[in-house]
Amino acid sequence: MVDRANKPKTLVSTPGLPPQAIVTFSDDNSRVRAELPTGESVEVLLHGATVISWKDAAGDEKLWLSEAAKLDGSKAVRGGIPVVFPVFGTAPDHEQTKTLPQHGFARTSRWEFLGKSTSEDSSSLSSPSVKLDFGLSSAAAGLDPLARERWPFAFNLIYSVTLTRDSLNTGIVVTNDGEKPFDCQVLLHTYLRVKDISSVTIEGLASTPYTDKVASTTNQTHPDPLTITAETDRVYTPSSLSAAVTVSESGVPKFRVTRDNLTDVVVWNPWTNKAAGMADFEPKDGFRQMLCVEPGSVSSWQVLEQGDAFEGAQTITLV
Ligand SMILES: O=P(O)(O)OC[C@H]1O[C@H](O)[C@H](O)[C@@H](O)[C@@H]1O
Repeated sequence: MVDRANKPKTLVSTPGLPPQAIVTFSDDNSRVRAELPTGESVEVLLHGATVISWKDAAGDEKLWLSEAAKLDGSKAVRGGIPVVFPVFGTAPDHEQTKTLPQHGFARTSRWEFLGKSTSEDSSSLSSPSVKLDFGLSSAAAGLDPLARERWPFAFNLIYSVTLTRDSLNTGIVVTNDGEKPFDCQVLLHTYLRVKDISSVTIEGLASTPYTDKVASTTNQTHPDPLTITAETDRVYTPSSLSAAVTVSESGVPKFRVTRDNLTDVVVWNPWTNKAAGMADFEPKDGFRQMLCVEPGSVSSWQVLEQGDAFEGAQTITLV
């Protein structure tokens, strides 16, 4: 636990030991940044535990963040990796979550920074890593008041963000800490940054059934890699977790997304009209530089009884 009142600005730096990741808080305590000795970095806003930046050693940003994204806690962040919990979209027919706002309350709550771990032995110097842990529970001061009012369950969330030289892993553990069982959905709403959406192909989803939220159709498939040429909003339900999703640009693989226990993959691009309609989406043609590939557990509900836990994660590897 970090004592914010007396916190040192730099949390990790031990003289005499091999160089390790440096973890710092912003001056206003709104965000945590970790940088590997090799230069890669990640930045996480406590609001939503939203990853808002992931850069390689050359300083190239891998995530898309809207220039008009609200980072002051007044709304969910448009870009980066918002955490969706306990409902994906809205669920008017689902008794427990029907009054919750779109995508739930995890992305609009202030999480607590629980601490970091780094690879410290010299054998790991060639593959340094840093893990940042964040927590949110039903008892937390930072919980969105809407949650307490509309979702009266005792829960605990731990969200871990792990940076290595060539990957970012984000994983969540949901625990039911109360007597009442609850249903939940989880999704990691990742906005990948691309140079030009017209040169992007997405492999790994061919022949995979999907629900098309734009066309309002279910159980569709396509035979070839996916390209994005219009508004796209699909929930794919791959039969196997081992199917990686690879995002290529001009035929060159750029990101490989693998999933741990997250059975579904949402692909979203708002395109011209939807982007124009979102006040926090800037620049308006920014949809050409982004693609959301969102691993989740959203096509059904995880039912957690007292003491049960659900764990899910994604790894995005630079290829
Ligand atoms: O605008 P938001 O609440 O952040 O949602 C952004 C998008 O999230 C997901 O990708 C959904 O599938 C979309 O239907 C939704 O439009």
